[in-house]
Amino acid sequence: MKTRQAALAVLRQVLDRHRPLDEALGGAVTGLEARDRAFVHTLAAGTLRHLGRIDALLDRCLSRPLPDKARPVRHVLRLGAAQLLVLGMPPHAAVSTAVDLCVATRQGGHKGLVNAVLRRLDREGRAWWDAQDGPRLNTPDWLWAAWGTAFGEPAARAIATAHQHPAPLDLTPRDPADAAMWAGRLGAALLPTGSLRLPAGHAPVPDLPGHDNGAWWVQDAAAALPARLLRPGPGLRVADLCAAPGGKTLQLAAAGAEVVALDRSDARLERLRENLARAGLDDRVRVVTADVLTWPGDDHGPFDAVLLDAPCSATGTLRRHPDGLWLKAPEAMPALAATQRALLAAAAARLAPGGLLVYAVCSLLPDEGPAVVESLLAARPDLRRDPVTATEVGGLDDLMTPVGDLRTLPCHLADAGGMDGFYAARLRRTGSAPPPLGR
Ligand SMILES: C[S@@+](CC[C@H](N)C(=O)[O-])C[C@H]1O[C@@H](n2cnc3c(N)ncnc32)[C@H](O)[C@@H]1O
Repeated sequence: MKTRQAALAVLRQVLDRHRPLDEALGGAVTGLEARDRAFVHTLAAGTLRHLGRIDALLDRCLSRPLPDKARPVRHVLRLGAAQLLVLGMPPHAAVSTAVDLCVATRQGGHKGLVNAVLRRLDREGRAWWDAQDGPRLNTPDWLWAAWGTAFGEPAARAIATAHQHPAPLDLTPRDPADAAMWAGRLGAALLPTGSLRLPAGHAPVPDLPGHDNGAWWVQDAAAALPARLLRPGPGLRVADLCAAPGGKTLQLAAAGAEVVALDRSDARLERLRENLARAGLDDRVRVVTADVLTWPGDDHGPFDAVLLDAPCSATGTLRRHPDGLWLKAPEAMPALAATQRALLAAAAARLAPGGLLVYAVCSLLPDEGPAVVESLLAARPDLRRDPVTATEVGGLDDLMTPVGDLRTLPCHLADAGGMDGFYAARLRRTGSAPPPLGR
């Protein structure tokens, strides 16, 4: 019962108060044992991942909508339906805990309704479920339309289909030459892009061999690609702007680069420092707490290479964060894109003549990707696109756009479990630019 109460608290936080799932979970599972915490996560995330389908079934069962003050009852029904149809739990457990939850949340007047709806879903719901267009129902209209326009209807459907399953866990080896050895030790698959993919049911990350000395770190296969596009190597002076929690900083430092890792969030930089220390890479990285837009610079610039992994809608990571399906709003996108354009202009101003700039976002929306890059190219004639080649990303032609940008989709590498949606463009500065800021 405690776990269902916690899952209900999470749903209320996410759907009624618009708090991110991870934050809501943090508060709700305090005091629960690890196994129960994992169950609450699975149940809450599964409910949010399939919310469109679940709501369509509930609407079919309810003769009239529940009043607004009975909102918790709808959440109770959603959790009950998810236990039956997403997690495949036995009906007696799903129904009786839902009825108890109703009483516990002072909605006892609705327990007959909850009992009747869930019993009906137990009898008839599976056939209805199987007949549904799950990917479409679980995708808000604005995202479906945006992906259709950007990538075409079949790709929009493939993206939404990939979102029906949680993402696998990927690791980036500190030394790419050791990838095959770590794949063997961890029982992981070695992806063509060089990432290690753990099998389902793997041990908790801190218990895996290699964790304590930073021989690898958790990073999605797609997220591991942008830093490589800078061709980091010994002595390359790189500014990693928007660096925390540091997956890309670790890659750059592991390749031998001298990195300035800058972020405005001290709390997130603390995680970056811990990650660097565990991997023994802290001596190659100078950590700076600052805002990219107001950073006065220091004697480390201008840089041979600049990475801007900009804050974005994170619509490329919906497999990991299904709450984003319902929390992201199209109205927020123009302001986000304006921030990205300002950040990219500031990042470009740190680049030395001849240097490489990589702009990356884990977004599936072109307004945050190619549109931002085109606006910089229009303003800075001394910057040119330096097309990425498929050989740089494991020989996967599908990941390249016609102009040579990187564009990964959750449906890429589908047979191996997919990858996050990322966009990255590489630009090179010619020698004819005005001097960068701070010189
Ligand atoms: C997508 S995350 C970066 C992930 C990171 N590169 C990695 O690989 O682990 C974006 C980061 O941008 C930072 N950020 C957002 N706006 C910023 C600004 N104006 N100046 C500096 N950092 C900023 C956020 O604190 C956040 O850590």
